[in-house]
Amino acid sequence: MEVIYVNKSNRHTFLAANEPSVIALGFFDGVHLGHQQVIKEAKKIADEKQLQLACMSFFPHPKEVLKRDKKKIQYLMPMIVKQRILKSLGVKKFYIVQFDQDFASLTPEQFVQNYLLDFEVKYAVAGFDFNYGQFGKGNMNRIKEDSKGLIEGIKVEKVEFGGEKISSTLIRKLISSGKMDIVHRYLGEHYHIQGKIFSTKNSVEVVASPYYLLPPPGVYEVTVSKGDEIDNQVVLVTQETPKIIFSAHNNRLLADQEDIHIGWIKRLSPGMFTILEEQPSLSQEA
Ligand SMILES: Cc1cc2nc3c(=O)[nH]c(=O)nc-3n(C[C@H](O)[C@H](O)[C@H](O)COP(=O)(O)O)c2cc1C
Ligand SMILES: Nc1ncnc2c1ncn2[C@@H]1O[C@H](COP(=O)(O)OP(=O)(O)OP(=O)(O)O)[C@@H](O)[C@H]1O
Repeated sequence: MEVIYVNKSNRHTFLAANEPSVIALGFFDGVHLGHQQVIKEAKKIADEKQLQLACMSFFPHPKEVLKRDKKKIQYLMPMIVKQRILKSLGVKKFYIVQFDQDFASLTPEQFVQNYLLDFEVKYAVAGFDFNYGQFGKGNMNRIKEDSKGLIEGIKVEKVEFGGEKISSTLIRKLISSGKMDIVHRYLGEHYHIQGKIFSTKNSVEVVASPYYLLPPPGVYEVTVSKGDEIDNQVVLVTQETPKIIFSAHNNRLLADQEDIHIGWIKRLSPGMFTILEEQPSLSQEA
């Protein structure tokens, strides 16, 4: 998969290399089940029409640029992980467009001309609530008109769970309140983060890669994995930093400086030590 960072100054340099494509549009933080439906639909059309499958996302998140309070979004994953997942879903070209005030001020017609038609897009696929152009005025019902009939817009219906729209915002809220045991119903799998192990004689800690939202302090059941190796563990997330501390030290997956994945299964306790003290592995260490 080719990854292309686009902004208003370099936009023209990519135009000659573009080929007719089907494009999936949106931010796609977490690539949850709603997002996967959008990409699947785009892939189906790309396969049928024998066109390239592309995806266009934006950075930073439009809400970080447009919201008056400019609150930082706590992302569910770094861009590099999003790229890996999109590639696994069959995306061949991934455009990441710089989202700034100038870009946000493009009219819907300008966005469609400069970023879709000029990029040889033939079919645009997005969810029922995707908006584009100044004030978010453009939507999937008018993309054909905005492209003078040259782009077919495909609107994906709402993917829900329990009567609620699956969204990155909802998943962030679930993680922030420690509801790790239900996140997979929205995400399609348990929430995962990547990090590096820092191991000393007395403690094993993980420092998460930047751009991951971490669950709140408490004790959690997790999986730890590296390549095909996977193990169940109990960790403590502390308030400060926040740090992730393992209860078991004697595991080869937890060797110093190893890069590992943590899958968050369930919060066992919001308290700090109540459950950890009952873990045999920890009492042996003590
Ligand atoms: C060219 C362009 C301009 C936009 N301008 C605005 C805007 O002025 N106001 C707004 O609320 N959203 C604007 N949006 C953001 C969209 O509402 C939406 O948040 C964004 O495209 C990400 O879509 P998603 O959250 O559905 O993935 C704009 C989007 C695009 C592509
Ligand atoms: N539940 C859903 N059902 C169908 N389409 C969806 C769903 N969630 C998102 N989409 C579509 O996926 C693309 C990416 O969406 P976006 O990144 O805005 O997701 P989101 O989960 O709504 O994000 P946020 O909660 O941060 O606003 C857009 O085209 C959007 O319309």
